[in-house]
Amino acid sequence: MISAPIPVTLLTGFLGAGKTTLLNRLLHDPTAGRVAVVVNEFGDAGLDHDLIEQAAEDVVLMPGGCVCCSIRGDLSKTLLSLLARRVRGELSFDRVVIETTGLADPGPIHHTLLVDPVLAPNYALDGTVTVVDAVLGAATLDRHAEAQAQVAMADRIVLSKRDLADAAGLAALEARLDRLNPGAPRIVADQGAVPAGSLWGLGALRKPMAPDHALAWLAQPAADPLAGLSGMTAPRPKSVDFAAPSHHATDDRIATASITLNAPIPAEIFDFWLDTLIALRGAHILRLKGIVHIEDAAHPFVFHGVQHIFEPPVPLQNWPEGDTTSRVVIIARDMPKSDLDESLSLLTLPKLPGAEDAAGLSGMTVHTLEQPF
Ligand SMILES: Nc1nc2c(ncn2[C@@H]2O[C@H](COP(=O)(O)OP(=O)(O)OP(=O)(O)O)[C@@H](O)[C@H]2O)c(=O)[nH]1
Repeated sequence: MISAPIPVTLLTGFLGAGKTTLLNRLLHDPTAGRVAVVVNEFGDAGLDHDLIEQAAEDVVLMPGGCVCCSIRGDLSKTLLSLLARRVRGELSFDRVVIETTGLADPGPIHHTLLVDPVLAPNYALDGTVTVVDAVLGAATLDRHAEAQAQVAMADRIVLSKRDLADAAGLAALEARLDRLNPGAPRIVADQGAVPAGSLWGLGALRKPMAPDHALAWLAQPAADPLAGLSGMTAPRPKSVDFAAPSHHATDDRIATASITLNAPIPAEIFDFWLDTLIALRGAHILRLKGIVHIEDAAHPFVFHGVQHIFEPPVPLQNWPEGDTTSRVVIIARDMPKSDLDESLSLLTLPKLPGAEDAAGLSGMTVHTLEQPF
């Protein structure tokens, strides 16, 4: 095992969105660090083969010292082999980008990185970057639920081909992206070129987070007019606030709901809510994230899940004194927003429901998850 886990970025986006164009730029960008890119096939990836050097059957070296590696067998084997070569000094790289094919669901990759006994201590998921075509993106979202899921799971959205888009179409697409994933910042890729550093350090959930980083990561849904103005530290007028993102286009299968609570949450209530949600609706959850104040805990925690897989909670040091506001966001597929709101309302319970209350909660008293708190 090596000292610091190697950050891993998942790069996703629909077929033809512009992933390879972005990768080619990254691999030739000296400010991007030494990147090992993992792709399904060199041929499919269409990476610029000028001047590349074949280092092994499944690995090529790019001019800046970057590594490009094609998946042979499953992804775990490829990542283990990269790690072994790095440890032996045969390859040198600072981070890994995994390009998923246009239709892939990033959930299983995330799961592999978190639970594999050798990979988990050596690699850490940095974030999911989703490339969206500024011209064809809306039509793709109309037709393909997978594209909606890719947007919903993104930590950062990269808009490609903006040079080809008209202003009205772009505005409509951006509004839709806001609805699908209110918290994900967007950047523009101009023929694959993005601002230096804009794709790295997106989650950084393995190390303690600074409060402003955590708040930016958990950006409030756009419908909250105070988002960004209050610094989110000012007391809120109500103790419970279902910040409701605007209505969804009827074709969207993704729903988002969030809640803001002023008072700390009892630990058993938080666990009950999470257990219940995962046990009953785990298959529908795409993203779950929040900053949570648990009763009697010294610090608030950031928690973060992709589908039913959770990162270990990260304590937030240096949190402003007296601010006990918790914020939780759920993004789900094929679940009405009303169900999400109902689930979140469990967080407002003062105590665990007894047998008589449980009937009204459709028997939601299952305990299947390892307790995060
Ligand atoms: N005009 C314009 N074209 C772009 C831009 N970015 C990418 N393209 C073009 O879009 C096409 C598809 O880009 P790729 O990078 O191959 O897309 P991809 O997502 O890797 O495609 P798949 O591997 O098939 O999923 C190519 O012809 C690119 O040159 C851009 O910012 N502007």
